[in-house]
Amino acid sequence: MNYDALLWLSFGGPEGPDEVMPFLENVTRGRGVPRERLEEVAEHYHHFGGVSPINRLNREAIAAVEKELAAQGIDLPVYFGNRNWRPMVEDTVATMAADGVRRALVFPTSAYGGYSACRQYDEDIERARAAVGEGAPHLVKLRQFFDHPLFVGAFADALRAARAELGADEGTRTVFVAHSVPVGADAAAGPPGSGGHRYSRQIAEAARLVAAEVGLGGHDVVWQSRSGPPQVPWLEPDIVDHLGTLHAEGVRAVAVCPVGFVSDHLEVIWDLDNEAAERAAELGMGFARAATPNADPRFAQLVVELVREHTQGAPARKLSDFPAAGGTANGAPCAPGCCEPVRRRS
Ligand SMILES: CC1=C(CCC(=O)O)c2cc3nc(cc4[nH]c(cc5[nH]c(cc1n2)c(C)c5CCC(=O)O)c(CCC(=O)O)c4C)C(CCC(=O)O)=C3C
Ligand SMILES: [Fe+2]
Repeated sequence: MNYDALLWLSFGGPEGPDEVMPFLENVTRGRGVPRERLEEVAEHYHHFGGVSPINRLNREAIAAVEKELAAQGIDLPVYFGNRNWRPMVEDTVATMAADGVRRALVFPTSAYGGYSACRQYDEDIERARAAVGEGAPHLVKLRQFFDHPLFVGAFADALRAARAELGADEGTRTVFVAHSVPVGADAAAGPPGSGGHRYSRQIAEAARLVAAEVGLGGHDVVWQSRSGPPQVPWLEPDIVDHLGTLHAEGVRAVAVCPVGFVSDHLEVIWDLDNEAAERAAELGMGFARAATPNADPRFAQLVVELVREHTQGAPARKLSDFPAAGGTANGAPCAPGCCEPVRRRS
């Protein structure tokens, strides 16, 4: 099948102090996140002048993908749209339609399944097409890539570098970390009848694949950036609490690998490089954080390879037994009820 364009679909982030609160209100609309949590998170953004690096990182990655497409002789313009902040995906898809784009592939900047990591990007696609209405392009999302050898390879090299920084020995523990989600959302992740927990199981699998490539004897998987009201359970343990546990076990240094993310956006540079690093320092533990793949040349190669699965029938390279999921048209779920959002009380 032929495509006219590639849509780079991401989360979005503020690019100035006045944009922080409106952005946070977009993210949390109807999601039952308490006001105090929003104010606390706003402070994290203000710590960096109200600018999240995420839009810049996406633009850099898009430039690398454009170069890689050209190098491989693939003529596909790349458009950029976000769920929560400008450029908003609704506006981008309208521009695409005006430019005459009829069929486009969509790269979501998340490697995993689950409501927040996959299905919510389907909702974005559906909403953007509905906003454009008649003449909206046909949009086909690329599949989940947490088990792709180029994704695993980029994290493996980054983790090796972080461990080398620590002069890693038997006193060093490697800790993989991903964004926490509500326990109920994780239980509902995956197609109905598949046993659920697709998000946390894929995170554990990606961690296992990276650890195996680095040749680690053991590792932990923990969570970060818990949100929501306190009475709702989220995946645990939190990275900051886990550092205390490791310290009590006699661990002297920690190499942290943020395997749940593709770029060093705000939740990485605040929750890990600030909060977790500070806790490690308090405990007198060494701390090093592996880079995310955004700037690695393999990331652009990965995106182009996923594109070629659709345009040239390239084989779907993957290192796990999980089904290749998430690649659906016009925001359809993988299966009826797949990764259904958990009903929230208003
Ligand atoms: C699984 C997952 C990913 C990974 C998959 C992916 O990458 O898509 C992710 C990524 C991101 N999350 C981000 C930022 C935020 N997430 C929030 C809130 C939430 N995240 C959730 C989950 C995830 N989030 C959930 C279940 C909530 C609760 C509200 C809800 O049910 O939706 C909030 C609200 C404030 C708060 O933290 O409470 C903010 C500001 C940014 C941008 C950072 C920047 O600006 O650089 C990125 C890339
Ligand atoms: Fe988030």
